[in-house]
Amino acid sequence: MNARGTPVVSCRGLTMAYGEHVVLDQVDLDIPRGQVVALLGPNGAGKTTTVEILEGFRRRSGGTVEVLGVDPQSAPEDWRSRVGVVLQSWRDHAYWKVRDLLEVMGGYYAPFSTPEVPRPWDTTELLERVGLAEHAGKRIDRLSGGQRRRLDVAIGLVGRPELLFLDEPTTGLDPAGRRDVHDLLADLADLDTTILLTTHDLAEAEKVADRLLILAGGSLVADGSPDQLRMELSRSSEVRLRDLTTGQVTVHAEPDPTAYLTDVLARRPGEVQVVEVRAASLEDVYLELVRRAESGEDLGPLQSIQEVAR
Ligand SMILES: Nc1ncnc2c1ncn2[C@@H]1O[C@H](COP(=O)(O)OP(=O)(O)OP(=O)(O)O)[C@@H](O)[C@H]1O
Repeated sequence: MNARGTPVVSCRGLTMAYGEHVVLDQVDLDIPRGQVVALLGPNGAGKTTTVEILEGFRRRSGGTVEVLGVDPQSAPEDWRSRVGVVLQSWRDHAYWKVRDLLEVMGGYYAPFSTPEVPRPWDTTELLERVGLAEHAGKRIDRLSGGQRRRLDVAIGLVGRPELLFLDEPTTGLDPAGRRDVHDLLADLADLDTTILLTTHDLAEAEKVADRLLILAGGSLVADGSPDQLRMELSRSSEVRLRDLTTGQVTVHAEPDPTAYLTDVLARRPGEVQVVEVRAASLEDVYLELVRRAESGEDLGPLQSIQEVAR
């Protein structure tokens, strides 16, 4: 068992190359116990690769990795019982009933039960916990998208893992289903289970995670709470101006919007209208970081002036 304070995940110089293609380049990462971490990044950034290495499903090219104090590449069987993985929906089991599937899956964990961590989770209790008690007798193919995703999470939790990997938990769900899953993740906050989720959805990451990691160009280009990222990385405000002659709106990222507007309005009196001035959003920060990482630019503070015609 990991002592409190010891990282649940620890990577040093984690490197992964597929042939000549370096996907992860010397990544260092520590995740403490109990944290909910969202791993973000554009398509092909290496999120799945990272998670599969941590899960022990993929061999890395270099660096050291410890998950729950063990190298996942050579982890013993009982280590696997301490790690939960939520992949795609259990569509293959469409005709199974919810409770039956959880009981069968839970059975695999029984040999790894300890006095401190009784395994598996009692099915009735787990159904309550994930909000599926009313649907225990339903066939899986009769569940809504959100309920099905709740079941996926229940399957990931049935062995009472210390660390849970969640792969794109809300992909394909409608807004109600997404809210359902977000509520479930918030409800699980007191479990002391460390969660690493991958997502493409920044708003989702912001809502459910304590910490965001942005992977781009082989490196972690940002790491912090949503508020920290907004404050530390985005020292600029977004200024929208309309050209009164052409009607075109331009967007400018400005470290000092007051000075910028004073200057523009003095230089172009009566020619431009200020449409909006606002703090750059997390999405602006994310897009700018990814753009810079992918074009090999310096990843200093986001203070550059960017003009985007709209
Ligand atoms: N088995 C493999 N052999 C060769 N290249 C691979 C293999 N698996 C992944 N890649 C490549 O490694 C890069 C990272 O892929 P990965 O699936 O980890 O990215 P991702 O961030 O999860 O992407 P997405 O958001 O699209 O799911 C991609 O360029 C992908 O084509």
